[in-house]
Amino acid sequence: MVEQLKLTDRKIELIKKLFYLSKEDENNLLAAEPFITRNLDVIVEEFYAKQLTHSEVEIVIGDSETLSRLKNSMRGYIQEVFSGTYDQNYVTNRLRVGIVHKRIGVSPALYMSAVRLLWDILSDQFEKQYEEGLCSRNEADERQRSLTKLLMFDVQFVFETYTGALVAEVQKAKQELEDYARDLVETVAKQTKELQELFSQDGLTRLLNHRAFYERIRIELAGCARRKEPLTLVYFDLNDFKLLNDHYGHIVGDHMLEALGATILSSIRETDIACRYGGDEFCIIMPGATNGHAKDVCERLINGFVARNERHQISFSIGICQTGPDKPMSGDELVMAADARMYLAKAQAKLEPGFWLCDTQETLGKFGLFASGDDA
Ligand SMILES: Nc1nc2c(ncn2[C@@H]2O[C@H](COP(=O)(O)OP(=O)(O)OP(=O)(O)O)[C@@H](O)[C@H]2O)c(=O)[nH]1
Repeated sequence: MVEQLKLTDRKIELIKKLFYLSKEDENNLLAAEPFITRNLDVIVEEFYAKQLTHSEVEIVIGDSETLSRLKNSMRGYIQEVFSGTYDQNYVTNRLRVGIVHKRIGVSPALYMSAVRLLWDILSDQFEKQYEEGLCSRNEADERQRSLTKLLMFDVQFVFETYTGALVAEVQKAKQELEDYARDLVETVAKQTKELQELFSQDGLTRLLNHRAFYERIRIELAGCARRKEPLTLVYFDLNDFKLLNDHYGHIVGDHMLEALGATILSSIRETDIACRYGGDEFCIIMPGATNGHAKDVCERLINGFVARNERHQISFSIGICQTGPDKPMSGDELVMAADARMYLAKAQAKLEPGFWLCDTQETLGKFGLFASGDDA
């Protein structure tokens, strides 16, 4: 952070100007240096003896090891104050002090009280210099004024890094909060999507469930009406599925339904929507498709289904209904019409087992791959 705050010589000179810290001040402080250096230990001891009368300071300083480290730093600082050179190096050390104070938890009040105390002690030193005849009254006063400017100059650097460290902390916390909020939004969105899928999916076949079917058919009918396109609904029901369940058990029945779900998905286009309407009843919504397209899909579906289930010869009955701009129908009407045709096909399947289909023209057709045999 000190590196980030590093100031150019030009900037330092500008700040010196703000504090009226002139070459003359630098010389005034340098002139006091020999006397200050001679009394350095006394000054530092007096400073810490007074500082430690405050319990808050005692808490921050803590142990004797820290105290002796601080005394050393203070010696170094006082020597720098009377060095007469206040360049980049000097400024960098002040910036570092700001960071250390922030890190160890020295409040601005404690820091300022220490600066004030140091100013007091060093001012006394100028008095002593005068009393011992080492400088004139005017020189002692000048040194004090120069010291005031320099200490103010130092304080602003310390606070610069102190507040900089605070701002960095706030920014870090803000960033963490933003990251957390973003993660939370993503997690909620993901979980909401999963829940929606779960809510609209049939657990066994992973096709849309009955509830989602009605939502989708409404949307697709509206889309087709807007585009003036047909929409065809394929509705089918397994024939004598109960017999298969009773004969082979529900697990085999479940596998057959799962396999049928997979076969439907592999037989339709991406724009078609496959649903499990009920127990052994399924629907395919085919936006933009005609009766003829639907028959092609049914043929693919039957072929795929037979290939997968040759062992259990089971068939289904299909009803197809097409709607479109010239014959608009609601979702319910479409389902009822397709269902009615499916029943016509089923009635025929009872007479002659196999895959029967009844279409929009209400004509019956048989897909004669096999007739349901003894097995089912
Ligand atoms: N294994 C299994 N069977 C189911 C499931 N849902 C419904 N069924 C069964 O599907 C059968 C449907 O029976 P019915 O409505 O009489 O139909 P069907 O036996 O196919 O007779 P038809 O429709 O007249 O050809 C019942 O035995 C239900 O228990 C399921 O998730 N798994």
